[in-house]
Amino acid sequence: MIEVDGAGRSFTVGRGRARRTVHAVRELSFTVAAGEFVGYLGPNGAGKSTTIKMLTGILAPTSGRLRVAGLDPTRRRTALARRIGVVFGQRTTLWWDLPLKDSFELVRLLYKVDRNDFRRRLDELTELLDLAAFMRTPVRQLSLGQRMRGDVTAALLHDPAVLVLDEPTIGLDVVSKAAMREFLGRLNAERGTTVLLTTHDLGDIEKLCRRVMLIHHGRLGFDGTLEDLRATTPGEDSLEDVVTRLYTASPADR
Ligand SMILES: Nc1ncnc2c1ncn2[C@@H]1O[C@H](COP(=O)(O)OP(=O)(O)OP(=O)(O)O)[C@@H](O)[C@H]1O
Repeated sequence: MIEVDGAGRSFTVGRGRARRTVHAVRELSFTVAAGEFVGYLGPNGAGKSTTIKMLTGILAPTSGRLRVAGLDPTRRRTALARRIGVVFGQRTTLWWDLPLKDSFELVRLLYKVDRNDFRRRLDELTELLDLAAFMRTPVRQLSLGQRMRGDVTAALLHDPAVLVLDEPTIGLDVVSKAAMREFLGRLNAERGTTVLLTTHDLGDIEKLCRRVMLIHHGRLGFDGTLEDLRATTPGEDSLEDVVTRLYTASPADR
């Protein structure tokens, strides 16, 4: 479902003598099969967002190639938009001044979703994510947890095969976080939606991901099961300590 083959992305920053190249992602290769739920971890500045931007067609790679649902994301961005859903937890894709339900209607028009399919899907998501009480509220008046549920709904209205999540539980209280995790787990298990999840919350990873990839300094430092990840630091029970060791290890140790 996702194929990344030697992908890299660099940026030129600064001017004159201060001009230099930042390699945000280097020679990245991995595949994600249909129906997998994969966690994508890495410290701040590791290259996670750059990877997501390449996978969703926002940024073109400067080397290598990517395919998502069989499509080249930068060349087939419109076609890909029908197969993929994306949630950026830190910002909303909803219309700030419109009631939530109007935002969903705009999503329906943009994605050309059949009216009956849309109605069925929205009813289902309204129930699963408990949206009814604030469906007529303008997005700017929603709490963070309500807004996040709205964003997840908007990303799923066209029933995408792949869901890319960038920090979908950031800022949520323990109850909302548990509800969001439960929903995402069911979406993957029952609908078979392929999920790539970027998060700094290791609880999300422990609850949801069988497989974890870890990126550091733009390179893939680990790709394996959660058990394999724990086994990189024998005798250490806490995933936080395991990940801290990997984030702080020098390249020679890894
Ligand atoms: N548009 C850009 N221009 C210049 N440098 C950039 C640009 N976007 C990202 N970078 C650099 O690329 C590197 C990777 O950034 P990226 O945003 O992908 O990291 P991240 O893993 O998502 O970090 P975080 O967890 O903090 O969100 C960083 O050094 C960042 O400064």
